[in-house]
Amino acid sequence: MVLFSPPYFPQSASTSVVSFLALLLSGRVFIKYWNARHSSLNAIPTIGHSGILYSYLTAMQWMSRGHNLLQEGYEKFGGRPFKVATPTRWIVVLSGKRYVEDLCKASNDMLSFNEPAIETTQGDYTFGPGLHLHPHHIETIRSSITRNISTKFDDISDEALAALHDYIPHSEEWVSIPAYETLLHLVCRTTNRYLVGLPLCRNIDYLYISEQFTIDVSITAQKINSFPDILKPIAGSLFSVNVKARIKAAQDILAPVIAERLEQYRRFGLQHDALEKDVFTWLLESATHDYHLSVEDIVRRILVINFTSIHTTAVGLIQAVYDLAVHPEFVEEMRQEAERVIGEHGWSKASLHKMHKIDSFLKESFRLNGGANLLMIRKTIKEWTLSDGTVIPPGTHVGVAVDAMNKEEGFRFAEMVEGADALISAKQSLVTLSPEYIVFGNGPHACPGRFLGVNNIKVMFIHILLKYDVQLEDGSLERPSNTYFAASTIPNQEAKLRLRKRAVL
Ligand code: HEM
Repeated sequence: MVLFSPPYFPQSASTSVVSFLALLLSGRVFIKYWNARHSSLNAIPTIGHSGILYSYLTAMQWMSRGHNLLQEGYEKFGGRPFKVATPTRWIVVLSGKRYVEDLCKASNDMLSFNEPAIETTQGDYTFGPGLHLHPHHIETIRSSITRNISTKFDDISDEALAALHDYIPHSEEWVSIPAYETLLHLVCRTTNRYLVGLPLCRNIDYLYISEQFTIDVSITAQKINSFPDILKPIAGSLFSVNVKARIKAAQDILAPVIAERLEQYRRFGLQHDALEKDVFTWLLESATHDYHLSVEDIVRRILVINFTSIHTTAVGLIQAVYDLAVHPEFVEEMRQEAERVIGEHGWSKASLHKMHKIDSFLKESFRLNGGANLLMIRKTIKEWTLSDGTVIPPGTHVGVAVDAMNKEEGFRFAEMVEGADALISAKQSLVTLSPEYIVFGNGPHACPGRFLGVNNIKVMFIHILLKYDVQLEDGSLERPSNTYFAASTIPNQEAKLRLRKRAVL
C-alpha cells in the first residue's frame, strides 16, 4: 500500500522560503509606498480623502458616488485638474476646453486610448485575443459602415417602423410601454437591419445575444478586474465562461451566412455584384490578415460592433424620448419642421441634415444626459505636462468630467433655435466634434460610429414624434431620474411611457 504523505520540507528550508516571500512582499509594499510619497500626483489636489490609507475610504464610495465626487471636485476646484481615488487606481480628472485640447494634442506615444479600454473590458478574455491586436473593424466602421448609411437609409427606416408596429400595442387609445426595454429592442433591431439585414435582424435569439453581450462583457470584466494582475489569467478563464457561451451561440446562428459569404469572396473577390452590402462584406473589405477571414473572427467582430453601438445608441434614444415627454412645449415646432422638410425634400439621410431644430433638441438631450460622467479616458505612457504646467506621471488614468462640465447650463433648445444661436447650431450639429461638446469624445479616437448612431436615433425619434403623442405614465413633467454607477450614467429603467397614435397619419 502506498501512503501519501505531505511533501517534506526541512523546517529550516520552509522558514527560509516564508522569510524570503515576506521580504519580497515588504519590499514591494515599501516601493509602492516610496513611489506614492514621491509621486508628482501628490501635487494635484484631491476630492475626497488623499492619504495613502484613507484614500481607500473614497475609493469605496466611487461605485455608488462617483458621479457626486466628480461634480464636487469640479465645483471645488473650479475646473482645474484634481484627482480621485477609485478601487483600482487614482484618476486625474480634467474638464473644460483647455484640457480637452491638451488631450487631443497629445500623441499616441504619450497617451494610450487602448490600454484603459482593454482594461475596462478585459478584452483579451472577453472579446478574445487578436481583436485589439489588429482592430480592423474600427476601419470598417469609419469607412464602409459610415459610407453606406445613405444607400441603406430606407432599410433603416423600414425596420424602425416595423419594430414600432411589433413592440407598441395597436390601439387608438393611450397605451403604456416600459420605456427602456422597448426602446432598447427598437434600437437593436434597427441597427441590426443595417448591419446583418433580414431575416437575421428579426431572429429573436440573435437579438437577445446582441443586447446581452454588452452586459455579459461588463460584468465579466468587473469580476476579472477585482483580481491583481498576476491572477488575471486564472480569473479570466474562470469568469469568461458566459461570454464564451454567448459568442458560441452567436456563431451557431451566423456561421451559415458567413461561410457562404466567405465562399463567394474566395471565388469572385470583392468586386462581385452579388455580395450584399452588409457588415459581413464590409468586414472582408477592411480585413488585413488571413485570420480575419474566418467565421469565428467575423462573429467576434460583429459582436464587438454591437457592443459599441447598441447600448450607446439606446441611451441616446431613451434620453431623447424622455426629454420629448417632459418638453411638450417643443413638440409642435419639431413636428412642423419634420413635415415641412419631408414635404419639400423627401425622406432621406440628406433631409435629416436640414432638420436643425430636431438636431438641436437631440444635441441638448445628449449634452445633459449622456451615457457616462467621465469620458475621453486615457492612460499616460510617459510623464505628461498639461498646458497649465500640471505634471502627470506615467501609468496614470486621466478622464474628462463631461457631465459636470455640461450641466453648467440647462436645456437650451429655445435659445438654439432662435436668433444668432440658430446659425451656430446649424453649423455645429450633433455629430460635430468640438472641445466644448465631447459626448462623442474628441481627437484621434473620437467615436467613429457616431454618424450611424445619430442617423438611426433621428430616424427612430422622428417616426415616434410624427406617429405618436408621448407622455410619461402619469402625465408627469418630471424627468425620470438616471442611475449612476461609478463613471456610468444609466437612463431610468423603470419609467413607463404612454403613447397614443396620432390621428393625422
Ligand atoms: C450614438 C451613440 C454613441 C455615443 C454617444 C458614442 C460615444 C462614444 C465615445 C464617447 C467614445 C470614446 C471617444 C474618446 O474617448 O475620445 C466612443 C468610441 C467608439 N465608438 Fe462610439 N458612440 C456611439 C455610437 C457608436 C456606434 C453606433 C458605433 C459603431 C457602429 C460606435 C463605435 C465606437 C468605437 C469602435 C469606438 C472606439 C474608437 C477607437 O478605438 O478609436 N459608437 N464612442
